[in-house]
Amino acid sequence: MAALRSLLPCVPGLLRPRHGCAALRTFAAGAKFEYIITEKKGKAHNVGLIQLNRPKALNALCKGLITELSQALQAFEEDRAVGAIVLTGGEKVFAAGADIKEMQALTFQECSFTQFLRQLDQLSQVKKPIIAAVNGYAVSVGLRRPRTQFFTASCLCMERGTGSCFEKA
Ligand SMILES: C=CC(=O)SCCNC(=O)CCNC(=O)[C@H](O)C(C)(C)COP(=O)(O)OP(=O)(O)OC[C@H]1O[C@@H](n2cnc3c(N)ncnc32)[C@H](O)[C@@H]1OP(=O)(O)O
Repeated sequence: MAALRSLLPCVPGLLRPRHGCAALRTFAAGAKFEYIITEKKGKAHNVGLIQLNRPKALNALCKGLITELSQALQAFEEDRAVGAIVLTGGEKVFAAGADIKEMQALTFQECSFTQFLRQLDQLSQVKKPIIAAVNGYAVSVGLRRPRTQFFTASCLCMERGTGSCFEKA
């Protein structure tokens, strides 16, 4: 945890949602992102940081966010300078689960067997260690992701909910 805190020296500031997400974020490898922010952290720039950045929708996992997350993971996986990846959300919420507004137009088959949520499985294919730094709500699919990580750290004290679906750090 101490090592994680040194990577995230001012966690509240770091995790504060950055508004104006219409402005596309530039990724080191050149890709442009709308729903996530990526940076290389650490003295040797060897830690890939991915922050979910869709604060108005509580980081709900829409198709665009999932695609960008997948691209960023792939880029850090291929970047030989990167030894580990930290995945985080905002101060109030890590992720409110799948985007239920997007899902309502889809059939069960479309949700399950198309790229909609499948791309998320890429997280478990990444060979580099992924550390999930979780604050606030982590709901359903947004909760299952940290559970697949190499290591999950909550930067605030963790209060576990009673339901299987909701967990709030
Ligand atoms: C594949 C399986 C799954 O993942 S199913 C699980 C899907 N997730 C959910 O069902 C959670 C739904 N969200 C909530 O229950 C609540 O938002 C909350 C408890 C996580 C937080 O409540 P709070 O009162 O603090 O916020 P709001 O409800 O006002 O939400 C703010 C804003 O975010 C939008 N939003 C929240 N969750 C989602 C979501 N999962 N998908 C799409 N959008 C979401 C919500 O609609 C509000 O936006 P607005 O434009 O004001 O409607």
